[in-house]
Amino acid sequence: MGEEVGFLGLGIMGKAMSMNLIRHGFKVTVWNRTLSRCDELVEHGASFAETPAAVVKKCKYTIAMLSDPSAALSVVFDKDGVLEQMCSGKGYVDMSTVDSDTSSKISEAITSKGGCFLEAPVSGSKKPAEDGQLVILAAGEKKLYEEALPAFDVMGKKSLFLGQVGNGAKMKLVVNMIMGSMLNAFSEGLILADKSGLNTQTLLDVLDLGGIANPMFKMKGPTMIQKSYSPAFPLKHQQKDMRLALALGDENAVSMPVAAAANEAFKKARSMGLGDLDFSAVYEAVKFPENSS
Ligand SMILES: NC(=O)C1=CN([C@@H]2O[C@H](COP(=O)(O)OP(=O)(O)OC[C@H]3O[C@@H](n4cnc5c(N)ncnc54)[C@H](OP(=O)(O)O)[C@@H]3O)[C@@H](O)[C@H]2O)C=CC1
Ligand SMILES: O=CCCC(=O)O
Repeated sequence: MGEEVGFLGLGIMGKAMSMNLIRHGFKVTVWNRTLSRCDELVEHGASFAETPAAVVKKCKYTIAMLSDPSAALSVVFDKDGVLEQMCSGKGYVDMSTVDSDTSSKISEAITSKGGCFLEAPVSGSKKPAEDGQLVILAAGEKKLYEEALPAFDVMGKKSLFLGQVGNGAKMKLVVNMIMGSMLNAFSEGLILADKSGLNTQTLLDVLDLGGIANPMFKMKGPTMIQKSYSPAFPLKHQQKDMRLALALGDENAVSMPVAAAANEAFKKARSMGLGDLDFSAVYEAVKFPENSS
């Protein structure tokens, strides 16, 4: 635990994950595009660096948790980016949810400089990130996986090593494709119950007693009924994941009409200005589809 760990990206997830590392005694150096977001972490004991390159220079390995493929690429390839200081003996662990092509591009660039690369997207949202209860879907350099395991053990309840680069990204997209489709079916069910004169809270109780009970319905149901969408998982990111999962379906000639319909609802929600709210706000797009532009 003596080595310095770098952390790039202090959004909803990155902040909670890096805070956990600090709490468990890791020495952490942070960077975020909007630099002021580093302040709270520094107050809790993190060091601060001005650029991704400066973080990598200081740290044995650096973790990133960024919004999407373009952010993940920019932090690595742009001026003052990760690549400028990557060299033999250093590692880069990208925990962002991206597609396997993006991950492979980053992997090739890191390894061409002599560094080690691991993708490690996560299942679990804001609360599991705060509680160190994420599920980590790692793939890439096994040696770096083993080196990062003490950090994964702090951030997550379970880490899986899935083999070659791309497998973690694909697994994450399949999981989120299923989750997005489920949330749409759940939204339709809530609306159908309400419009047909049933009590929606009673529907939640019935669902929770049966074979399709799950933590997502249990957690999101009550807040959806209250139209409360404080973001744990921003809707724009869920739509990004549906889009990337559908592209994976295209590549593999897998027909996914349910996921495609769910993606349309998330797109509609974005066009209604709901992208920064929690992904459960898709309920509003399912309820009022005519409100889209
Ligand atoms: N929230 C969740 O429940 C979960 C999210 N994920 C995935 O984790 C990743 C992060 O999610 P989350 O923390 O919720 O997202 P947020 O939107 O809260 O944070 C996004 C982070 O990416 C940074 N960023 C965005 N664009 C750029 C850019 N061009 N260059 C540099 N930095 C950039 C932001 O910096 P800035 O502060 O400057 O905007 C911020 O640090 C996403 O890939 C998401 O899909 C995975 C599991 C759960
Ligand atoms: O990518 C976000 C996943 C959210 C969750 O697993 O609850």
